Amino acid sequence: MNVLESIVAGVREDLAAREAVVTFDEVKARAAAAPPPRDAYTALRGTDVGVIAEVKRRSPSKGDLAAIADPAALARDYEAAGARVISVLTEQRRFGGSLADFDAVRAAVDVPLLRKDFVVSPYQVHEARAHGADVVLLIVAALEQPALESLLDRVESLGMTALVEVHTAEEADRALEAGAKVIGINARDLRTLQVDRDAFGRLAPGLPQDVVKVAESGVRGPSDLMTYAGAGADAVLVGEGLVATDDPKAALVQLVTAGSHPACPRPSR
Ligand SMILES: O=C(O)c1ccccc1NCC(=O)[C@H](O)[C@H](O)COP(=O)(O)O
Repeated sequence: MNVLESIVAGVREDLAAREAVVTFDEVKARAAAAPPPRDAYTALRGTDVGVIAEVKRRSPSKGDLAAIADPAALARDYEAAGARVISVLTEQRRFGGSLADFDAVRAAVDVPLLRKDFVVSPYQVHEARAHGADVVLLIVAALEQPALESLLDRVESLGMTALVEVHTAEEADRALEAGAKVIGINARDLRTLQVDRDAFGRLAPGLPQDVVKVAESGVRGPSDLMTYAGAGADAVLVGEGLVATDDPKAALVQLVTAGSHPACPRPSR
């Protein structure tokens, strides 16, 4: 079993436990009663390069990253520093995240929120909406094509945005085939955990202009953002490069400033 398969196996077990407590019908009713989602597509498709700032406690590749005592306070700092979207990891076993973290962040900020998890079931999509998510991550490598397509339809039918994550050209083709409007190219291969920052530059030019392109993983400072911008990124998604610093807010201000600097290449439309 590779890393991704082992994470997904744990996610499925945890999901079965939640489904035994809150039925699918109940979670759908809660999603229907939630305030409407925010428009993350427009938020990400700015005239400069935006930042998705991640609340990330731990990771399979690095272990403990940060003791985040107050995720709401971190999210408020991210919002004040100019995050376009905030990503909250909700996977518990390998990332130390939770829906409680998500709720705390949702109550603290107004920017669109990404539920960052390993979504394999419609239940998780409605659950995300019920907790106020605006964006849901769909990882192509974790999903067969029919499941990817039906989950993407479900995310959009609830008015949310799907961030469809790829790492290879074949996965990018599958994302486009499914109708993805926002594609994240992850530098990290989730099967091996190897980080290849050149993946974005290889795959992004093959994506249509109207697809929002997000460069995920491996951003450690403004020069990485500028490199991704030069390769056509609309936005970068950053976890470790914020949470593992002494001052995540200051680190994010530096990235946001770089993304709007006149010397930073602009997304081409
Ligand atoms: O971060 C990991 O080690 C990881 C391992 C297996 C599956 C997913 C993983 N990370 C999820 C992400 O995509 C990152 O949290 C996100 O892109 C931010 O990456 P970084 O800025 O390098 O922390």
